[in-house]
Amino acid sequence: MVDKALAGAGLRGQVAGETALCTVGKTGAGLTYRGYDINDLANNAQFEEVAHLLLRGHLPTTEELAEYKAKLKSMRALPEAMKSALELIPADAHPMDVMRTGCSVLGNLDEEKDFAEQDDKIDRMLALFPSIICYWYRFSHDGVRIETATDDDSIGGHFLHLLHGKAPSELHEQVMHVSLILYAEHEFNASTFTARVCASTLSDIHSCVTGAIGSLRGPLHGGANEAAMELIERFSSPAKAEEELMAMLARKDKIMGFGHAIYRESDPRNGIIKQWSEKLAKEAGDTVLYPVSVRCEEVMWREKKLFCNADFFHASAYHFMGIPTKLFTPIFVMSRVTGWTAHVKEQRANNRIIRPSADYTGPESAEWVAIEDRV
Ligand SMILES: CC(=O)SCCNC(=O)CCNC(=O)[C@H](O)C(C)(C)COP(=O)(O)OP(=O)(O)OC[C@H]1O[C@@H](n2cnc3c(N)ncnc32)[C@H](O)[C@@H]1OP(=O)(O)O
Ligand SMILES: O=C([O-])CC(=O)C(=O)O
Repeated sequence: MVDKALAGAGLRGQVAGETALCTVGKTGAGLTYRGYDINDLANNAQFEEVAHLLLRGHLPTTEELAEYKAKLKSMRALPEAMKSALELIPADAHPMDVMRTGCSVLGNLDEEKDFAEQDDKIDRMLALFPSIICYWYRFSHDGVRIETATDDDSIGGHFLHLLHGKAPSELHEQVMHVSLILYAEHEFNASTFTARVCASTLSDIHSCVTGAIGSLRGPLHGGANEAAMELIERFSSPAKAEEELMAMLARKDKIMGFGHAIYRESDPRNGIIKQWSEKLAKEAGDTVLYPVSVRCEEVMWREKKLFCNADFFHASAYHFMGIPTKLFTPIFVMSRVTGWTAHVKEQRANNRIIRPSADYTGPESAEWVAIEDRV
C-alpha cells in the first residue's frame, strides 16, 4: 500500500484529544480496549462484559455482570409512541435511517435532562437498539407487530431472536458476542469523533449518538460491510471473483471492506471474524461465499498490498446467520453505541469545545455588487 504522509487531508496523523479507552495500531497491528488485547476480549468475554468495561471502567465481577444484564434486559420493551413512530417508516427506508430516527425519537421520549442521568440513558439505548430495528423490520417487511421484551441472555441473542422469531443456536449467539466485541470501540474513528464534537458543545447524549449513526452510515465507514456483501455475492466462484476484481482494480474502483485509515498491514479484527466466518460456512454447507471471500483477500494483498478490514469477513459471517444485508450496519450501531457513549462521557469529564481552524483558500477580498447589477 502507498505509505502516505500521515498529515494533511482528513486530519490524518493529528492528535485531536486524549482517550483512556482504546489504542489502535499503537504497537503495529494491535487493538486494545482499556489495555485489554482485542484477542483476549473476543476469545473470552461476552459483549456485555466489554460494554461494562468501556462504560463503567472495569471488567465486571460475576455479580456486577448479572446485575448489568438484568438491567439491560428490563429495558427491552419499546414505548408505544416509539412503535407508532417506527410504523410510519416505509419498508424501503434505509435501516440506518431507521436507527437514526429511532435514536432521535428516544431523545424526545426519554430526554437527558442532566448529565447525572447519562448512564441510564446509555443503558436504555443499548437495550433498545435491537428492539428498534427489529420492530421496524418485522412490521414493515412481514406485517407483524413483535413483542420486544424477550428473556434472552445477551443482546446478540435478543437481536437474532427478534429477527428470526426463534431463539438462536449457541454458535450463532457466540458469533454475535464476538462480532459486537470487535465493533465496540475504535478510538477517534469518524463516527466517534462526530459524537465527541457534539458532546463538546454540551449537547444531550441522544444528539451525540444520532449524529454518530449518520457518520457510520457511509460506505467508507460502517456501511462497508453491506457494500462488501454486495460485492462477494456477485461472484459465482473464486476464479470469477479474481477475474472481476482484477478488472475493478484496473478501473481503479474502490473495493469495499479493504484498507484502513490507521492500520498499515492488517486489521487485528479480521483474523478473528474470518475464523468464525469459516466455522459458519461449514455449518451452512457453503462452498462459494467463503472461498470467494478468501480469494478476494489473496488478490487484494497480492495486487495492492491492501488487507481486509473488520468489515470484509463480517459480510459472509452475518449472511451465514441469515441476517439480511441491509441490517448489517445497524448491528454495528448496536455495538458501537458503547464506544461512542464512553467517549461522550470522557469528553464531558474534561471538556473544551472542539473548534479547529481552517486554511482559507477563497478570494482575498470581494467588492459588494447591488442585486440589480449582478450578472
Ligand atoms: C469499520 C471501518 O470503518 S473500516 C473502513 C471501512 N471502509 C471501507 O472498507 C471502504 C474502502 N476503504 C477505503 O475507502 C479506505 O481504505 C479508507 C476510507 C478505509 C481509508 O482511507 P485512507 O486513509 O484515505 O486510505 P489510504 O491513505 O491508506 O489509501 C492509500 C491508497 O490506497 C487506495 N485504497 C485504499 N483503500 C482502497 C480500497 N479499499 N480499494 C482500492 N483502493 C484503495 C487509496 O485510493 C489510496 O490511493 P491514492 O493514494 O492513489 O489516493
Ligand atoms: O478506525 C477507523 O477509522 C474505522 C474503523 O475501523 C472503526 O471505526 O472500527
